[in-house]
Amino acid sequence: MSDENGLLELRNQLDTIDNKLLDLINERMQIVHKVGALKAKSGGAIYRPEREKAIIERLEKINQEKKGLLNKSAIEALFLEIFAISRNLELPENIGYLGPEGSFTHQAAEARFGAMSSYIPISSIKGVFKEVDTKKVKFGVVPIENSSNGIVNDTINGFSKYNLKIIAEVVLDIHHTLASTCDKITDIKKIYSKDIAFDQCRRFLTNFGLDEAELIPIESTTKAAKIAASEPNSAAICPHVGAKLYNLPILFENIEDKDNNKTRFFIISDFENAPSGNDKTSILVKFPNEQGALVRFLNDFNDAKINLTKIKSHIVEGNSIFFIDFDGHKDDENVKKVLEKHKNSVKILGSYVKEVNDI
Ligand SMILES: O=C(O)C(=O)C[C@]1(C(=O)O)C=C[C@@H](O)C=C1
Repeated sequence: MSDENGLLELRNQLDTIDNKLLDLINERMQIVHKVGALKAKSGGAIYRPEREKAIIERLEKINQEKKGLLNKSAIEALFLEIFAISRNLELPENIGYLGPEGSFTHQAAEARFGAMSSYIPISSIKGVFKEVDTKKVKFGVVPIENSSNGIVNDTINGFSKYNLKIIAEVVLDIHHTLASTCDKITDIKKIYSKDIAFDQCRRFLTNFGLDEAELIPIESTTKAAKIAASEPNSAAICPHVGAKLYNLPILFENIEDKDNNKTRFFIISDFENAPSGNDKTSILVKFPNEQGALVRFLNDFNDAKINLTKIKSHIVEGNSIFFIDFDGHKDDENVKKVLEKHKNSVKILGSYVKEVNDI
C-alpha cells in the first residue's frame, strides 16, 4: 500500500473511533442531564470537585494498569473539559476571576474549569467576593498566597467580610517574561508591571542593567503588556499568555529570581464540599486577648492528632488574626470536636481536596 493510501486507511479508522467517541460522550451527557434534573429538585451543588477528582484518579489508575498511551495531565485535561461541558449542561454557571483576561488568576481558573466555561474578569479581589456573594457569578477565583510575597491581604479581608466558602485550591508555577517591541534592551526606558512581579524579578533587572529604567507599578501584569504594546521604549513584565494576547514580542522567558515561584489560588462559592478522604481545611482564628490563647489552641489540635500545615498571622482593622490550614475535613470527628470547642474564635473558610502541588 502506498503511504498515501496508508494514511487514508488510518484516517478512516480514526473517523470510526471518533464517531464512537461522540456517541459515548452524548450518552454520558444524557446521564448528566438526569443528574442536573435531580440536583435541580434537591438543590444539590452542581460543581463537586471531590467527585471530579475521584473520577480522574480512577481513570489514571486504570490507564496505568492498562499501560495506556495517555499521561496523567492528558487525562486530566480531557476530563476537566468534559466536566466543564457537563456542568454547563446541568446549569450554565459563570466564573468570576481577578482579571484582566490573561492574568495568572485567569490561568488558574482555566486550569480548574477548562476552556469551555464562561469566565468574567473582575477588577479587584473585593469585587470577586462581592459578585459571588450577590450571586452574579457562581464561582470566584482569587489568589491567596505567593511563595515569594506571602499572603494576599485582600483575600483574607474578603473572607473576614463575606461568608463564602473555599471549595477548591489551585497551585500554579508562576513564570514571568520580559516583553517589548524594542529590538535592543538598552532602548527600554520604562517597564510596566505589578509591584510584586518587580519584586520577584529583581535579580534579572539588575543583571541586565534594567534597574536603570523607570519601573512603573500598575494593577495587573496583563495590563502592563497592553500598555507596553502601544508605548515606544517600554517593556512589560507579564505572563507568557499576556504578551501573546497583545502581540508583544517576548525578549526573555522565566525571568523570576526563584525557580520555585508559585501562587496558590482559592475557588470560592456559596456551598460546602462533602469529604473526599484527602482534604484540607482553612480557617481564620481571632484569639481572645488572653495569655496563652494561641498555645492552648495549638495544643488542642495536637491532642486531636490534626496536622497543621500552615499558620500565618495577619492584621485586619488593627486586630491580629491567624490564617491556618490543616489536614482533614471539617466534618471529620476529631476536627469537628476541636472546632466546636473554639467556635467563638474560629471562622471556617472551607474544606476542599488537597492539591498535590503545594506551596
Ligand atoms: O456527579 C455529579 O454530581 C455530577 O454532576 C456529574 C459530574 C460529571 O460530569 O461526572 C459533573 C459535575 C460535577 O462537578 C461532578 C461530576
